[in-house]
Amino acid sequence: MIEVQQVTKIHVRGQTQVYALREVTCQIPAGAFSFILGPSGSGKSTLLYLIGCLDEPTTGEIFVNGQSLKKMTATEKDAYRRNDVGFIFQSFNLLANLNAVDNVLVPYLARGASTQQRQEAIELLERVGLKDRLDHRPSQLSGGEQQRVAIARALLKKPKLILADEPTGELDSVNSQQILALLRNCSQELKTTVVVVTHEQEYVHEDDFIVRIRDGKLGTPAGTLS
Ligand SMILES: Nc1ncnc2c1ncn2[C@@H]1O[C@H](COP(=O)(O)OP(=O)(O)OP(=O)(O)O)[C@@H](O)[C@H]1O
Repeated sequence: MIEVQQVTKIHVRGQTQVYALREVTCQIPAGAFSFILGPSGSGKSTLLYLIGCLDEPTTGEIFVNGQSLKKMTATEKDAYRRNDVGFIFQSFNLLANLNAVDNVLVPYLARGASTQQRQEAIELLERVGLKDRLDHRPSQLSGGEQQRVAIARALLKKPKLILADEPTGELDSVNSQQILALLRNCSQELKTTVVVVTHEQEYVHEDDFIVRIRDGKLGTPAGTLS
């Protein structure tokens, strides 16, 4: 369960203060496949980054599975980001000179990935439909395939939470639907909470959990369409 309590975030740029979020309070149930939905500039990514502990609220507090992110020590925050959260970004963030398997293993390569981790990486790539692309580098993969590699990379650490910032932003609608179906699947089969930031309402299914943000404020109460 993610609980956002009275969160305000002010970005300071020089003399200017930008209110990205204003007293946002909402809950996202554990295991939900959820969207943070809203127009450009409404504060969606800001909220996602706060949940991922990549940034801190100006005021307010966020709890993930009962644990206050605000009260974590720097070491606990590092561990949370490293072990508990899988991040997926619009631009895939793959390394150009590594093949798909090594890109999935990136977080472990510096210390040397174990045979088991390599095997798991291959199984994950098979799971996301890239059985025949294991040896391909990013330039040899389509955008949708690159995002699948990024999803496999996020899944390798078996995160409790997957945070995806506009994961379909660079994909056509067919690939976008496929990537979201894959993430929905992960949430159902692996019982992972998945939070996807998007401004594309068309991708929302009836049972998805939605948090609507507009001008930094919560829109209609968070919940499903059904
Ligand atoms: N680091 C920053 N410094 C200053 N202002 C920022 C910063 N990050 C975001 N903002 C501002 O905060 C507001 C919310 O930005 P945010 O990126 O959260 O919106 P968004 O809904 O994700 O937008 P988009 O869909 O276009 O990515 C915007 O007005 C943006 O310009």
